[in-house]
Amino acid sequence: MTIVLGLTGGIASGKSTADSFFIKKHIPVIDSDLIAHHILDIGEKGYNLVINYFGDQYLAANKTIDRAKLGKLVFNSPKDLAKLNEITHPLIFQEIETKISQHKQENEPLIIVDAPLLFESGGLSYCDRSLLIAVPEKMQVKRLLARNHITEAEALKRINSQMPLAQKQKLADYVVTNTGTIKELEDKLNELLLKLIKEDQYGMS
Ligand SMILES: CC(C)(COP(=O)(O)OP(=O)(O)OC[C@H]1O[C@@H](n2cnc3c(N)ncnc32)[C@H](O)[C@@H]1O)[C@@H](O)C(=O)NCCC(=O)NCCS
Ligand SMILES: Nc1ncnc2c1ncn2[C@@H]1O[C@H](COP(=O)(O)OP(=O)(O)OP(=O)(O)O)[C@@H](O)[C@H]1O
Repeated sequence: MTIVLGLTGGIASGKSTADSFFIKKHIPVIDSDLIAHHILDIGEKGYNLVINYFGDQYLAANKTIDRAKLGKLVFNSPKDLAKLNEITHPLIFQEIETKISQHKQENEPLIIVDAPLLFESGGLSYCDRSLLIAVPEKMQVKRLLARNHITEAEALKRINSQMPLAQKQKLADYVVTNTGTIKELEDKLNELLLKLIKEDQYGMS
């Protein structure tokens, strides 16, 4: 049996850091952000749909979609964000489901699907369980500002475009807080793996 574990959390909560831990354990990780980027590449399904709707001004000089510029628009305009979601989410979903099927065929006991909008966009339909990486908003802003070249106001707009943490905590099967060191996060994820093994007599090397 394969367990599909949806991994979610607000922007800059530590999902990619958790992904790295699972990859080190040889557990396959499906990264929705990477898929979201791929479907907007030149020649891919989302490319024309996005440019036809948002316009050529969102193309960089090399004709790729300027995601930073598009991000500035959509995180300031709920209507445009809803439109971008309407265009991209069905394509992202399709790709996630294809990758899950491939891993299931390979009899992988556990698959991680890193999906920032797992709860917001109906991702629970393809997951057996969900794991939330939780950090308080202040820490989220601090880590986001240290990583991205955006202002605090922009960081808050991005955070506020997502489901509030309290609501996510109610929906998640497992919650891991990421307020300590990366090593502490990894220890907690290791404990969770042991719990999954116990619950499902799930065998991993
Ligand atoms: C808005 C876009 C162009 C910005 O691209 P950019 O490379 O600057 O950011 P990136 O894709 O790496 O996203 C960074 C983080 O922003 C947050 N985020 C991205 N899209 C959304 C969204 N539609 N709603 C809320 N938060 C979002 C997530 O926490 C994500 O991890 C891009 O994120 C996008 O195409 N979003 C729509 C598709 C989507 O929903 N992706 C999220 C994962 S399925
Ligand atoms: N426990 C930690 N201590 C210190 N820094 C951390 C910790 N966990 C994550 N970070 C840092 O915080 C930033 C955000 O982490 P990460 O990229 O893993 O988040 P994310 O949830 O994947 O973000 P996004 O939603 O944008 O994809 C990164 O720069 C990362 O190195």
